[in-house]
Amino acid sequence: MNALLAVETAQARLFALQAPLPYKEISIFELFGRYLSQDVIAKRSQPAAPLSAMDGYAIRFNDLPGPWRIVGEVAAGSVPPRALATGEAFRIFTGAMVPAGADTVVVQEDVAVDGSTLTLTGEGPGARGRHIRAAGGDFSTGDLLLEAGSLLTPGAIAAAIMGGAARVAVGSLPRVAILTTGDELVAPGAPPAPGQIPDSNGAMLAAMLAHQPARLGDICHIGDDRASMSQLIKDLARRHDVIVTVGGASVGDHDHVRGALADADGRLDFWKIAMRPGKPLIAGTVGDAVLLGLPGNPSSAFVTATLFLLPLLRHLAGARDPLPRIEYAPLGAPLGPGGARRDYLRARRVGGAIVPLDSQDSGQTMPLANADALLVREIDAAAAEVGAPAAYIAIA
Ligand SMILES: Nc1nc2c(c(=O)[nH]1)N[C@H]1C(S)=C(S)[C@@H](COP(=O)(O)OP(=O)(O)OC[C@H]3O[C@@H](n4cnc5c(N)ncnc54)[C@H](O)[C@@H]3O)O[C@H]1N2
Ligand code: MOO
Repeated sequence: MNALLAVETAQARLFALQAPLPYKEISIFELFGRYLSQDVIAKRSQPAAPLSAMDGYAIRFNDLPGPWRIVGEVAAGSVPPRALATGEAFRIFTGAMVPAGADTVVVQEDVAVDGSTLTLTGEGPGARGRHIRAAGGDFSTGDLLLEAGSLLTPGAIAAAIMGGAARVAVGSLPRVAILTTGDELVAPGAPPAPGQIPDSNGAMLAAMLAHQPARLGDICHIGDDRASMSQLIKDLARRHDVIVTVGGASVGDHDHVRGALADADGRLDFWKIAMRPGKPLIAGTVGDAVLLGLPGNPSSAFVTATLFLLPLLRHLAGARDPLPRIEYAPLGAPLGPGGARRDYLRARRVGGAIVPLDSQDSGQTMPLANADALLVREIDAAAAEVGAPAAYIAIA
């Protein structure tokens, strides 16, 4: 029997087919969802000077319990006119620089003002330094803020900008072509003739790419004809970084993807993975493009896209950690023993537990519509009881 590749081995071989794409500097307003090509180092400290965290009065802690003479005012964005001396207070606002000499802020709710006299009426600050954000409390000049290969989330973008970044180098987005194959397919919404079915995989894959670091290129369909498939693959390879085909990956007389890849002067790197669903996955190259041939069954296409296509796109876009995150939850239903391939069971998280769906038929779409996780069942795993920890990948 043809030996099946372990999922991890196949993922490593897939990433080895093409290096991450060249990086470029882009505007900070385009950073979301991109991967950093270089570390982001702080060019400034934040805060650069001690700032007030509240609206109130800057004082010396040793002068408590007051009263104080109000000698000036400082708002966010301005510089205190002078230092503060014993017995003095500065009116101060949230985000404003604390005058030299002051070490504490008393909130305005705790004081009364009569002309220029300030008296304590409430509890007052319990400790020296209260309501002051120390210089460098967020980070200091020279600190490593974000590491190369990390994802630019909204929070990471905020930190990069606060650190003084104006333009940031990120990996380029791979351009992806989706090619559905099969004589039985009709375009979504078109009435199928006897023997035909709607092409659901094309739109499903396009939707899976929507939140990934990728640009969607051509979406096309071709019948089960090796010669025209090979011509189309050649053409797509010139204009895309990744070609993802779906269907025609198996051993039938009408499964032409491997043949078409060879005819397009492509190179097959691997075929067949020890996973269920998804065994007949194909990977290779055509020129500089990577071709990933997903099996046609809807669940097989979904699972292989989750484990191979999306990680490949993240790898090409510069991710340091492109693989899906494995999480754990207790089983909500008992599981029989694992088989000869690793299972990715369509499952749902219910009240903190994870439950495989009743149907695991890879030809069905409803389990995909109902699943929000893929439960990972190792090869030859022992049967497991309710409550046993189970590994899963969140898909929604
Ligand atoms: N003798 C064997 N037969 C099969 C094997 C095997 O090892 N020996 N493997 C099976 C497995 S596992 C899978 S998975 C499928 C994969 O087959 P293909 O990738 O060649 O896919 P097709 O035969 O083209 O299609 C399979 C199934 O999916 C439907 N399909 C295809 N494309 C779409 C689409 N875009 N939208 C919706 N549905 C689609 C297609 O009509 C078929 O029903 O092979 C097994 N066979
Ligand atoms: O391994 Mo194929 O992917 O069911 O169903």
